Amino acid sequence: MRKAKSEHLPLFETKSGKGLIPFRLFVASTLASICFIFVYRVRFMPAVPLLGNNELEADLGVRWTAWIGLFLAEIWFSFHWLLVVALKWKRIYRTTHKQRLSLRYDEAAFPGIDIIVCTADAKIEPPIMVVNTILSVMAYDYPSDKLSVYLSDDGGSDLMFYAMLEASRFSEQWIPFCRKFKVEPRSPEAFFDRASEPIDDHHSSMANQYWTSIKKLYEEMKARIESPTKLGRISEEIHKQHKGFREWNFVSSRSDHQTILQIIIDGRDAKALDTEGQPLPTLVYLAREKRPQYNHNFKAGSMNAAIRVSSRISNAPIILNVDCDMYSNNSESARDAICFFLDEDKGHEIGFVQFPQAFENLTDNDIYSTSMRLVTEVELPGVDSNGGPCYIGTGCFHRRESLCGKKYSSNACQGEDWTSKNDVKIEEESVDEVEETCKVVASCTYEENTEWGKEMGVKYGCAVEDVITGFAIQCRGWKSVFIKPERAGFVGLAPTKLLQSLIQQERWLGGQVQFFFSKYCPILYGYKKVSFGLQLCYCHYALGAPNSLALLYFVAVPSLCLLKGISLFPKLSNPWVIPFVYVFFGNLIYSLVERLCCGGTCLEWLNAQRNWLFGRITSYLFAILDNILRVFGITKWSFIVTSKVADEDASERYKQELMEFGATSPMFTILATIALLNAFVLVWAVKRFILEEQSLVIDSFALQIILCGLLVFINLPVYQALFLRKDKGRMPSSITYPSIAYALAPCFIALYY
Ligand SMILES: O=c1ccn([C@@H]2O[C@H](COP(=O)(O)OP(=O)(O)O[C@H]3O[C@H](CO)[C@@H](O)[C@H](O)[C@H]3O)[C@@H](O)[C@H]2O)c(=O)[nH]1
Ligand SMILES: [Mn+2]
Repeated sequence: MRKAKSEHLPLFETKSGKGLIPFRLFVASTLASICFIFVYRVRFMPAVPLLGNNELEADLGVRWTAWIGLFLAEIWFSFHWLLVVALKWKRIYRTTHKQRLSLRYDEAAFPGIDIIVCTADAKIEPPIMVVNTILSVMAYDYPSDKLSVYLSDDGGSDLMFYAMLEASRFSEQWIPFCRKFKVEPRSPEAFFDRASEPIDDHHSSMANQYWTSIKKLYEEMKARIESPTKLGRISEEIHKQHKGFREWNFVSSRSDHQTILQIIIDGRDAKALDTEGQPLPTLVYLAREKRPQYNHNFKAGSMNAAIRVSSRISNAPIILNVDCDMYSNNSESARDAICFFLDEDKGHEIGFVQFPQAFENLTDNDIYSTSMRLVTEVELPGVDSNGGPCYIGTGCFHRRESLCGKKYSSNACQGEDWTSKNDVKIEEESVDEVEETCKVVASCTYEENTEWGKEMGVKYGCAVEDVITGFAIQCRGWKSVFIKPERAGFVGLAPTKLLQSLIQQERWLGGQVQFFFSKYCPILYGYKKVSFGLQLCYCHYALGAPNSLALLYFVAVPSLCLLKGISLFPKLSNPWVIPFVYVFFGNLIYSLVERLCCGGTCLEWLNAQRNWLFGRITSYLFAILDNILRVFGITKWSFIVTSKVADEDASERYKQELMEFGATSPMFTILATIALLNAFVLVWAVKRFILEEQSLVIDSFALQIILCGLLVFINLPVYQALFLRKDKGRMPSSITYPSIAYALAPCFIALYY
C-alpha cells in the first residue's frame, strides 16, 4: 500500500555527464581535419589511367586504384566516426533514492519479480556456478515472497536439476544468514572467497560459529554438486532422492526430450520457510521440450518458454533476466530497479532497467579488452541520453507487459497500481496440476501460429536477440534506463582466451548485421518511432562489421605500396600532412585520456588498441561472411556458448597476461599473415630507405613507414607466439607456415611486378 501520497520527491535522479566541452572541441577540430583530408584526396588524386596496356599505364592504374581504395576506406571511417560522435555527444547518469522508496511504500506493495536464469550446457557452465547465481538472486534484499526464480536449462541436464535441489536446501540457511549479517555479495562462492574473516568483530564467538558453520555447509554442498559433475552422471542413490529424476528416464538426448518442469520450492506452500520461519522464494527448474525437427531459437527460445511458464506460476509484473554466470553482486539491485518503475513522475513510461555487465575474472590490464569499460562508462550513458540504453541480454529488469509486446500509452500506464498487478497466482491448484499445465506452454508446438518470438517476448532469428528485442520495445514507445550503482549489480565471467573472445565478437557483430538488414532496421523501422539520435546510436553498433573491410585495406595496402614505391600520403615536409597526423594521433591520444579518465591503465589502453585491431580484421570480417553464407542458405547461424571453465595451464597464462593462440583457426591465419606482411615490409623499408637512400625519399614515405612500424609494434605478441614461445599457447605450426607463405606472396608481387 502507498503510505504518503503528498510528497512527490522523485525516486531517481538523472545528471548530465561532465567533460563534454573538451570532447566537442576535439570533435570539431577532427571534423575540420577530415575535411582537409578529403580535399587533399580529391586534389592530388593520381591521373586516371588510360586503357593502354603499356607498363607506365599499368603503374598508373595501380597507383590510382590504391588511392581510391584508401579514399573509400577513409570515407567509411569518417562516417562511422560520426556515429561514434552521436553516441558520445551527450551522456546521462542515474542514481536512485532507495530510502524514499521504503518511506513511501510498504514492502507488501512492492511488485513481484520473476527472475529468469538461462543456462545451456552443464559441461562448460558448471552447475556449482549456476547454483551460486541462483542463490545470489534468491537472497536479494527484497521480500522473499515476491521473488520467484526460474532456471531455464537448455542443456536439459539432470546434473543441473540436482544442483538446484541442493541449492533449494542450502537457501534455507543462506538467506537468513545473508539477512542477519547483511552479506555482500550474496553468491556464497564469491562471498567466502573474499571474506576470509568472520564478518563482525563486535559479535560474540556465536557469530563466528555461525559464519563457520554456514561456510562448512556451503563447502559440503559444493562437494556434493561437484562430484557427480566430474563423473558426468547422477548416481543411483541421488536418483532416488527426488521424484523429479524420473523424468530423465524418458530423455534420449539433450536435443530430444519432453518438457521437464519441477517446482522445487513452491512459494504458495505455507511450509516453504527458511530456518527463521520466513517464506522462501519460489524456485522452478525448467527444461523446455526439444525435438530435432523443431528450431529451438537458442537463448531467445529458452527465455520465452520461461516467460510463459512464469506467467502461469507467479506472473510477477517485473522480470529480471540474467545469464547463468552473472551472479548478483549487490543485494539492493532489485530495489534500485523498482525505484525507476515506481517513480510517480516518469516510472510509467519505463520499459526496462539495464545494469551493466561486470566481470570478476579480468586481468590487471584487461588483456582481451573484455571489460567493456568504455561501453559502461561512456557509450551506454550516451545511448541512455537518447531515449534509453539497449537491452544487453543480462542484468536487465523488464516490465513483463512491455517485454510481451504491449505498446506504451501514457493514459493507460499513468498512475498504475502495482499491487493489483501482483497476486494473479493460481491459488487453488496443486503443485502437480500447475506443473502439468505449465508443461504445455513450454512445448515445441505451443508457439506455432502465435506472435512469440515476433511481437511477443524475445525475438528469434538474430544472434543479438537482446539488442533487437530492446529496440522493438523502444519502438513501441517505451523508454529504458541505464543504471550503474557504485557497487556493481551483476558480475560474471569474461572469455579467457583470445579465440573465445573473437568468436564472441563474431556472434555479436554478425547479429548486428542481421539486425541492420532485418525488418527492425534501426533506420527504417525506427523512423519516427524513436529519436533520430537513438537511431544513430543503434546504427553505430549495427554498422560495425564493415569496419573490417576498411581496416584490412589500411593494414595491408599502404604497406604493399611502400614496397612498390607508391606514396599514398603527403610528404612529411608538406603542410597537408597536418590533418592526417592530427586525426590519427589525436584520436589515439584522446582514446588514451578517455580510458585513463574512466579508471583504466596505459597498458589496458594498449591492449584495447590491439584487440580493436584483432577483432576488426577477424571477427568483424567473419561476421560479414557468416551473413553472406546464411543468406545463400549455405550455413545456419548458431549460438556458440562461451565456455566458463578453462584448463589450469591456460588460466595460468591468462593470469600472466600472455595472449593465447594455441588453436587452429582461420582467424589466427589472418592475424599472423597481416603481422608478418608488415614485418617483412618494415625490414625491407628500413634497409632500403634508411640505410641506402637519402632523406628525400624517406620524406615521401614517412607516414607509410610509421603506419607499418606501429602495426609491427602492436603485433609484437603475434611474432612472439609465432617464433619465440614454447608453451601451449604459442601459434601452432599449421598456422605459422601457411601464414609466412600468404604474407610473402603479395610482397613478391609488389616488388617484382
Ligand atoms: O542455446 C543457448 C545458448 C546460450 N544460452 C545462455 O545464454 C547466456 C549467454 O551465453 P554466453 O555464451 O555466456 O554468451 P555471451 O556472449 O557472454 O552473451 C552475451 O551476448 C548474448 C548475445 O549474443 C546475450 O544473450 C547475453 O546475455 C550476453 O551476456 C548463457 O547463460 C547461456 O547459458 C542459452 O540459454 N541457450
Ligand atoms: Mn557470458
